[in-house]
Amino acid sequence: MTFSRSDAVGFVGWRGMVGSVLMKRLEDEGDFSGITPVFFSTSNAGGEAPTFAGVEAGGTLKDAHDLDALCELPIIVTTQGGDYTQAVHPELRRRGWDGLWIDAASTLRQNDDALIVLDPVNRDVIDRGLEAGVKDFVGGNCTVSCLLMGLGGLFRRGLVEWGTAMTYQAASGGGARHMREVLKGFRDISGGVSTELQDPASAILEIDRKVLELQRSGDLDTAQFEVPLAGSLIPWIDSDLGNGQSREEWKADAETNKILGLEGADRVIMDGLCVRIATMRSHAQALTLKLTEDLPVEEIERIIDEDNEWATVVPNTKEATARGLTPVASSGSLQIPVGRIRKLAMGPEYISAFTVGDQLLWGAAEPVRRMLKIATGTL
Ligand SMILES: NC(=O)C1=CN([C@@H]2O[C@H](COP(=O)(O)OP(=O)(O)OC[C@H]3O[C@@H](n4cnc5c(N)ncnc54)[C@H](OP(=O)(O)O)[C@@H]3O)[C@@H](O)[C@H]2O)C=CC1
Ligand SMILES: N[C@@H](CC(=O)OP(=O)(O)O)C(=O)O
Repeated sequence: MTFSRSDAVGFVGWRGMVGSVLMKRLEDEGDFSGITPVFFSTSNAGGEAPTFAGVEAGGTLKDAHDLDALCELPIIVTTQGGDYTQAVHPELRRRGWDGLWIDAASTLRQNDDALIVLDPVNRDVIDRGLEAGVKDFVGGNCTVSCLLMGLGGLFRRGLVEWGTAMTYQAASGGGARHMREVLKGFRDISGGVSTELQDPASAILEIDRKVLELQRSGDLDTAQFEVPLAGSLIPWIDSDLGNGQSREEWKADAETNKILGLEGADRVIMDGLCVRIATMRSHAQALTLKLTEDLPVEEIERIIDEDNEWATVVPNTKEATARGLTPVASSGSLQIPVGRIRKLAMGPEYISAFTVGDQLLWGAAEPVRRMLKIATGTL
């Protein structure tokens, strides 16, 4: 099956968080022009289809579980989530559907016949896959994709022997309701000490005691995160693999190597700890890398900066770091700042780095958007 710009493209999950960011990017880049979008819903089939700039689709939403309707499409783009992929994708393939499935969920990532897409880093792997008839293309884990967009130059040149990624992941990584819960938590906490806050002379330890009491009281809404995240953190993301590692931590090694197409002795060893923090958007990570060579810091910075148009080196100074290397600086931007690059005391091959990127853009929507363009021959 070959694909063209005029093909009908089914969109599932377009109103979710990743889906909304994807729709905005498609609008901003004029990507709706030339394709025929067909919008699906798991909750509102028959409802009015959305209108985006450049979309002429109109009509009504189709049922996202209607296999007959899905089978008619040459390309399906889904940002609906893993449960949906698990339920629908195998059924479509069982029916012999041989269209392109472009997905943001992790479900299919490690399948032998699926590729993880991050084209500024692995366009060669994607092109070879398309040529070989691969039909399932999946965006990578958000922290892994942001890491490789930032420091891909070092990895692609085989300069990394191993690395640890200690992450600081935003509430939005869990979805829209998680963001709301954190904001409500901050509101309730500050509301509980509003009188004391208005009085600059009030005792700070009394404020601290009251805040902690509320956080431990069970009165804060913790429906999404299970424990209060506002004013705290949770050093565990995704499921428990039973060996002390979280699934989010496992993805660092599994997905980095799959994206880069590294096997056997060529594999880079990656591990770390993944931590949820009470930021709204953008995932950050503190890295320790053991390089295969003792390279000058200036050379390391040059390799990172020149690898792609989005990786940007932030000078390792207090002021530049505080201004340019934060979730506040990176959110809403495709730029991936990389800073705190310096040699560590362990030896000349050991470096630190810190990177932060909008996980809804390069970590989710953007690789999927670009894969659609690659598939339709416009990138
Ligand atoms: N959030 C992130 O940072 C990242 C997410 N991903 C992956 O992307 C997939 C989708 O994640 P995400 O977008 O965060 O999920 P969301 O929960 O935001 O959206 C998923 C679906 O939930 C339904 N939904 C129910 N209530 C609402 C509501 N109030 N507003 C919007 N949608 C609602 C919608 O389906 P319907 O319209 O059919 O009812 C929507 O398509 C997941 O597989 C996730 O793992 C990957 C990388 C990063
Ligand atoms: N697990 C990420 C978001 C995500 O959806 O990742 P993945 O696509 O690998 O399941 C987070 O919570 O921040």
